[in-house]
Amino acid sequence: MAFKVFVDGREGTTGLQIIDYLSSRKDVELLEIDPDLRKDPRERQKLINQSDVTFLCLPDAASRESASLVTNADTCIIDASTAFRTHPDWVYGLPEIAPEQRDLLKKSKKIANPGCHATAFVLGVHPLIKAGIMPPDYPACCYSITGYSGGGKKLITAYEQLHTPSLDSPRHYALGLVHKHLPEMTVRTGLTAAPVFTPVVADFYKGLAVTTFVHTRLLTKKVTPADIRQLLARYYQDEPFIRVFPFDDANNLDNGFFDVQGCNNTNRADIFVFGNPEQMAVITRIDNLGKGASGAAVQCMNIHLGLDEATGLV
Ligand SMILES: NC(=O)C1=CN([C@@H]2O[C@H](COP(=O)(O)OP(=O)(O)OC[C@H]3O[C@@H](n4cnc5c(N)ncnc54)[C@H](OP(=O)(O)O)[C@@H]3O)[C@@H](O)[C@H]2O)C=CC1
Ligand SMILES: CC(=O)N[C@@H](CCC(=O)OP(=O)(O)O)C(=O)O
Repeated sequence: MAFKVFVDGREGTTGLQIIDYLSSRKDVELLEIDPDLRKDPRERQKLINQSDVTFLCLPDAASRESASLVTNADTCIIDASTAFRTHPDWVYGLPEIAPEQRDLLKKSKKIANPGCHATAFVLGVHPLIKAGIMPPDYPACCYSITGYSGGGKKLITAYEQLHTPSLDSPRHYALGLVHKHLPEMTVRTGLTAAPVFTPVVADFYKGLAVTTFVHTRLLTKKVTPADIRQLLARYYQDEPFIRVFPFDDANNLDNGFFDVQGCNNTNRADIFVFGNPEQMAVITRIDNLGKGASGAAVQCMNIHLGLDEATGLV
């Protein structure tokens, strides 16, 4: 028998991509909402409570509203918004973060899907803190380069239809240094203070890479960038969606240039370490709509339902 799945927000960027992942699966039955009623709380409530799994692909306020409509104790909510990512009652949807995470995702009916920048930052940094090599009070500094689909329908329209000349070049944003992913970037790595972080959006549809800079003299042990690469490779050695590349891997650069779009159309996260004995850059690359949003949400659904977690994903 197929699992009943409802996508609340199916006309949005994340929702459409989840539908794309699921529509050809035989083990999933997609519950359809009347397009004229897709924002009607009563209709959404009916479908949410008929489902085994509901994905919320909505702005934060609408996600909170949908989460409050659940009356069926067997319905699992997987929320793509920022609303619950550091909430103690919700399980963070990053299975690779800890050995016990998959078990928690299996048991919980409330799963908070990570943010795209946060996914890349956390994957690169949390193993270093966990290993005691990066102290929790490390003054972390990072930036992200992202495609414009990360900003949803509004930003896609701005780039693809309005496109003023300033959109030709990459654009820094969140310059108040209070980006909405900072709480999860702090809590989910174990840092005691938020990293300094600015994202940069540029004129390409999707693909994202977060670079974190590390001074080796501020670490707790004398380690080289190659040691850090080794630690990350060991940490993720059994992970189906994470690849850690050799230290200073020029083979995966194009004449020295990094390809931010190298994970597009996959649910993969690729981790690289570059640098010299004094300083290093840890770079994690994802598809912001794959491991950064919809792919990760489907991976969590698979785990929750006890299926092979790679079902329908590459
Ligand atoms: N894009 C990305 O890379 C990522 C997005 N996310 C998060 O996922 C969520 C969805 O983002 P995204 O898909 O990009 O956003 P979009 O703006 O592309 O889509 C949001 C959808 O929600 C619909 N909507 C808004 N309010 C309601 C409501 N009250 N009831 C029902 N539907 C409603 C919108 O309707 P309408 O079509 O009429 O505008 C739209 O279709 C957000 O919380 C975002 O932060 C998370 C990770 C990455
Ligand atoms: C380019 C762009 O605007 N990207 C979004 C992040 C997309 C994402 O991860 O989504 P959440 O909104 O769910 O956190 C931003 O930086 O706010």
